[in-house]
Amino acid sequence: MAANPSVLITGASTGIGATYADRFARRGHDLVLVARDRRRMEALATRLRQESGVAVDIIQADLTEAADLAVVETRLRDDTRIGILINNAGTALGGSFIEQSTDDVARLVALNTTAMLRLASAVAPRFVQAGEGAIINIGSVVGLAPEFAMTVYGATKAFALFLSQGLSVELGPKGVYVQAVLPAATRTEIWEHAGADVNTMTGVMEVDELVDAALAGFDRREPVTIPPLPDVEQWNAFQAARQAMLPNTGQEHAAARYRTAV
Ligand SMILES: NC(=O)C1=CN([C@@H]2O[C@H](COP(=O)(O)OP(=O)(O)OC[C@H]3O[C@@H](n4cnc5c(N)ncnc54)[C@H](OP(=O)(O)O)[C@@H]3O)[C@@H](O)[C@H]2O)C=CC1
Ligand SMILES: CC(=O)[C@H](N)C(=O)O
Repeated sequence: MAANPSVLITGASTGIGATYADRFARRGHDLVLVARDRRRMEALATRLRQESGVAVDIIQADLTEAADLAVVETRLRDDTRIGILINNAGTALGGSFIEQSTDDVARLVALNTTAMLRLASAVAPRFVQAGEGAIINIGSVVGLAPEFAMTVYGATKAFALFLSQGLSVELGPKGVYVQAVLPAATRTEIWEHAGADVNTMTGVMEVDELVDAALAGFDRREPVTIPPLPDVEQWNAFQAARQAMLPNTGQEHAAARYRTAV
């Protein structure tokens, strides 16, 4: 990768995305910020230009809208200065599955998965061609835990993890680094969108600490970074159990417990 490639960050107007913007600007990377709220991105861009001297472009886009998404895809395909994509834009929904409207869950899926997928798909061929580049996908520990009963949100985050791991397998040998970041509860505005008061919750990480930890994982080229998990061996054991099961799945016959007498 060029020493300081430009970084395109979705969901960069606030929260985790704005903090990534701050950190990559301090590292001397030019930025492309993507979100809906132009005013907030302008304020962030002005500060980062002054403090870090980097160039900051803004794309105002609603990533649930095909036409807006296409603009970002085109930028990723054509702008060879962009060497890092951070797929961070995402939101959450309050309520149980039957309380959430079909339109709302479809919009959630469009933002948290389809936008992530389309942007990765737009940039990956160029990165592979160059033999370098990085994609950071923001998942969530919720994607590991159906028990949390945030079913659709969690399903989108399971998608983010699987997509990242699959892309690591496919693109890693071609020089492209893919990182899944799995935060747990972090103090941002997402909780207001999910109808929860973050100030009443315990175990909430501050956003600066979350992003700095995620970047430590990025610098180590970890495929999966779970900033709040104290013992990485728990994650390693989880992956080892999955991999141990796989060779047993290619069988000509159904398992004995499913064989019925005819
Ligand atoms: N905070 C937490 O506890 C956790 C967060 N995460 C994940 O981290 C990521 C960032 O979340 P966080 O910073 O907390 O949330 P925030 O709500 O603080 O920020 C979300 C960002 O996404 C942007 N965004 C929302 N909708 C759209 C849209 N339709 N099109 C384009 N941009 C959009 C918002 O900007 P704008 O409104 O201007 O469009 C904003 O910049 C998400 O993927 C989230 O799921 C994962 C685990 C825990
Ligand atoms: C709203 C949430 O559940 C949060 N973003 C998370 O992923 O933990």
